[in-house]
Amino acid sequence: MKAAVITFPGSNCDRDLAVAFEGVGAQVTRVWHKDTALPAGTDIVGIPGGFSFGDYLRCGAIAARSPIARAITDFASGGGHVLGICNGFQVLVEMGLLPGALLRNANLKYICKPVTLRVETAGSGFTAGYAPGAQITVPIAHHDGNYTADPETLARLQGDGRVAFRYVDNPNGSAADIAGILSENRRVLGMMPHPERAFSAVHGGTDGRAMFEGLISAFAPA
Ligand SMILES: NC(=O)CC[C@H](N)C(=O)O
Repeated sequence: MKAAVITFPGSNCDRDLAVAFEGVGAQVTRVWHKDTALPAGTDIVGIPGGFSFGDYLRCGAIAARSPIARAITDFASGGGHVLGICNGFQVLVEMGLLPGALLRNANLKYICKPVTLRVETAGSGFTAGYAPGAQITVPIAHHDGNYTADPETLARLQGDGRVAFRYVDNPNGSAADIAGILSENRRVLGMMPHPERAFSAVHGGTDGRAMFEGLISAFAPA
């Protein structure tokens, strides 16, 4: 599996994401936001967490208009896999690759702690490594993680099984306890929690690792 990990000014989880991909055997290329093309043969694009462009004007809004964004949109339109974590989820929403918006946390505070998630579907490359219904512990670290969408969109996401993860104890006010959602073709995932920060025992937990292992299996030659 060839992964391209994007870096914006203010990204701070790009290295962690690259290390997680490499930890399951992926070949990783780091891509700067001013690049206009993805490396040839890219299987998956990783958009990392952080504070791209200082979170001005809205989290992810400026990154979504950076030169690499068009290449990522084309890649996704062609059926490519894209994983957006935390600020990466915010970027994907701002790019229009996922529906809805991420508002300020309901308590208006930055929240940084491990949370329990329920895996809502195993029906994607990202979640194939989990049993549906499994509860996993993954850290969150955000001030704008309060997912919202209009009622029709929420109904569609839930009806089509596109909610990938839900919070067991909703920390931020997200509609329907949503922690992560899939695109219609299930190849774009945005999630606020950080699976790359629950990858090895030194992180205090390894529940995020199955996401990267599931992806590797999805790209394994049949
Ligand atoms: N860890 C992150 O990616 C932070 C995301 C975003 N800047 C927020 O605080 O909401």
